[in-house]
Amino acid sequence: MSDALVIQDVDYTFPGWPPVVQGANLRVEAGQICCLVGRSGCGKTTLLKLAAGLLQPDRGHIERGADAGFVFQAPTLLEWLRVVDNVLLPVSLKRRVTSLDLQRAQQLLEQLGLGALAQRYPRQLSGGQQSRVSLARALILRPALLLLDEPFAALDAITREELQHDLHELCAQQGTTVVFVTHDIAEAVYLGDRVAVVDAGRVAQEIAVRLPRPRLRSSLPFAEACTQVRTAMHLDEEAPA
Ligand SMILES: Nc1ncnc2c1ncn2[C@@H]1O[C@H](COP(=O)(O)OP(=O)(O)OP(=O)(O)O)[C@@H](O)[C@H]1O
Repeated sequence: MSDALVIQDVDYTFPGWPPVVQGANLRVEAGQICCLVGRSGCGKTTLLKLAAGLLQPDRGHIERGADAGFVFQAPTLLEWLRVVDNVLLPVSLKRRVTSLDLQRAQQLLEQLGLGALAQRYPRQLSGGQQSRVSLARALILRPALLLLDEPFAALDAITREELQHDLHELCAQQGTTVVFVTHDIAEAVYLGDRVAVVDAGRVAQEIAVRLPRPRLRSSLPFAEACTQVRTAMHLDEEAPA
């Protein structure tokens, strides 16, 4: 398998501040889902921005294909565009929208359970529906690599689980490689082929999740995989006396 993303010996410092990313290494195979977990402030978002090319490393190098899609925590839809036109925005920024593009947008919306809402405006949608539109927009150009920064963090637990399922289905269908930043260990274990634990600006440990799909959150192997990640994050260690 070839790698869709390679981060090699990367350092990054925001000018005037202590280093944020130090000696980071990560390889993500094409078609795999890699989840980044770690304590608040450990550098997950900065690593994702480096992977996206939104920040340039001070040292080391990053390889990825030209076509990456992004989904950030807030859905960032344009209020004055209908749902379908929000989905088509990445296309219309590049070229004239064709009837094939329209068909594809409608198909993505249907796969995400929003087929009937294509003509609504973002303010007429729930938070979960807005997140789905945001996901459809990120996938409309069929990017080889999708980078997501806690895209479901603001959603209730049930909607979040539904979206995790939908994201996996869509990406598996298209063979999309995914890097997904989350605070939620169960989300990382549900989605990830691998979970990378980030600590002090580098990938401290990588855990392969070899559970069959669809994954059962209530199963013992699922709980064991979560425990493995918690242990790698040193979450269950006793506080010093
Ligand atoms: N623009 C900036 N200028 C200076 N320091 C920054 C800037 N952005 C982030 N940092 C610092 O870099 C460190 C890593 O931030 P980052 O957002 O990558 O962490 P994170 O792991 O994604 O955190 P969280 O889980 O809380 O979102 C933090 O200490 C943060 O204060």
